[in-house]
Amino acid sequence: MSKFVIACGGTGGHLAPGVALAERLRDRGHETLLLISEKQIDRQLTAKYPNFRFSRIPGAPLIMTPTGLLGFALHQTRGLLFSIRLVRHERPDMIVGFGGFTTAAIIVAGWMMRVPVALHEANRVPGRAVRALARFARRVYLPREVTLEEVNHEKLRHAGLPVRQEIMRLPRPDGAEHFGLDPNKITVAVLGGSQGARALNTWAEKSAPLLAANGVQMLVVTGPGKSEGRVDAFKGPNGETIKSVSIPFCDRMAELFSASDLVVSRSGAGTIAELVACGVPAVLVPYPTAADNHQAANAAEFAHQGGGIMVEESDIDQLQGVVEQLVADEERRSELRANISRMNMASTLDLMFEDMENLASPPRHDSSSPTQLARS
Ligand SMILES: CC(=O)N[C@H]1[C@@H](OP(=O)(O)OP(=O)(O)OC[C@H]2O[C@@H](n3ccc(=O)[nH]c3=O)[C@H](O)[C@@H]2O)O[C@H](CO)[C@@H](O)[C@@H]1O
Repeated sequence: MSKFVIACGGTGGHLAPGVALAERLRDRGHETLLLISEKQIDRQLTAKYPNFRFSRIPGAPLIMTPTGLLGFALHQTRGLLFSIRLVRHERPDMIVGFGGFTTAAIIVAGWMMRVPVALHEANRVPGRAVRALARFARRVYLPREVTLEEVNHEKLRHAGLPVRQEIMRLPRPDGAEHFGLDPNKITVAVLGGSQGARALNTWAEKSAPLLAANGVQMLVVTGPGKSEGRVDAFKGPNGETIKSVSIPFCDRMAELFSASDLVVSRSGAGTIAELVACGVPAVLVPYPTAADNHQAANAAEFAHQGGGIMVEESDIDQLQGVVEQLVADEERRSELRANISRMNMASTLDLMFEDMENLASPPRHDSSSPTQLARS
């Protein structure tokens, strides 16, 4: 058994794969400690996992203003002192970082104290944290076909993003009924990543009565603090009532994906991995100011593999037409689902877990083994 520290806080897109990794490592008999941030999203997402150990590491995102830089430097220094104490006390066999601002201090502390360190990047354009920290890592896991100048091929492995065990396709009625929706009606879910997306919320508000007129119901996750949650009722094509349900945060994502015929979403790597795990086609609207436009690269790859369609936020007036076409065309949605089923990266994940185990506790060679004898 090995002990892993997993740095994964700050956004749902970092935290969810951290929890997913902890689940797999626990099933393989290892111990884990997850480092998260003070942010509200971390509190909300971790509430479901009382059986894991979490610790809050000091840290703040990098903001390019004089006070932002000062705050970042102070928090990172506190984070480094915290991390050195933590490594001394916990004595982990390995540290894994998912990027973001909770990763830097613990990765540097691990490197200073000779603990093997690995980084995982989920986006098709690697983030600043992973690029800057790659030199300290023994291993860097990147998405398929993505490379980095800073990572030589010995360090590099390609791997998908681990998805939490609960994220799987459930019977459609279980999903729909959880949200008070009709399982027999076509359902479009709208997601803005872990923080919500105002542009998509505004679109959903305008779109709900129009889709209802086509017999389509909506489920909108607005993002923490962006709404109180409500249920609206609209008239369907035959005068029937069609609901639009909106909630600020969803802690039952498997139910949401299982209830949905189509998802309209930001293109965070976590959401895309979950769409693939549950086999749901999507129209992706990348967050236009994401670092190095990485959400556009994520969405373009998903669309290229045939899982759905990308619509730039600057073309949001075309979104209604794209969604209406897809909800009306079951054959097209079925093609997209078939393409998605070919995207599953589960096998690369098993290799990644094994690789991490070997890094944490390198296999000892029995000196009398045939391999050893052959070399001597
Ligand atoms: C604005 C920004 O830069 N966002 C980044 C952030 O994404 P962000 O945190 O927005 O989102 P992702 O789409 O990657 O993942 C969201 C995660 O939160 C969960 N969830 C979300 C909403 C909710 O109500 N309940 C819930 O549980 C989802 O199931 C998923 O596991 O990290 C991702 C992974 O590095 C990046 O690809 C994104 O570009």
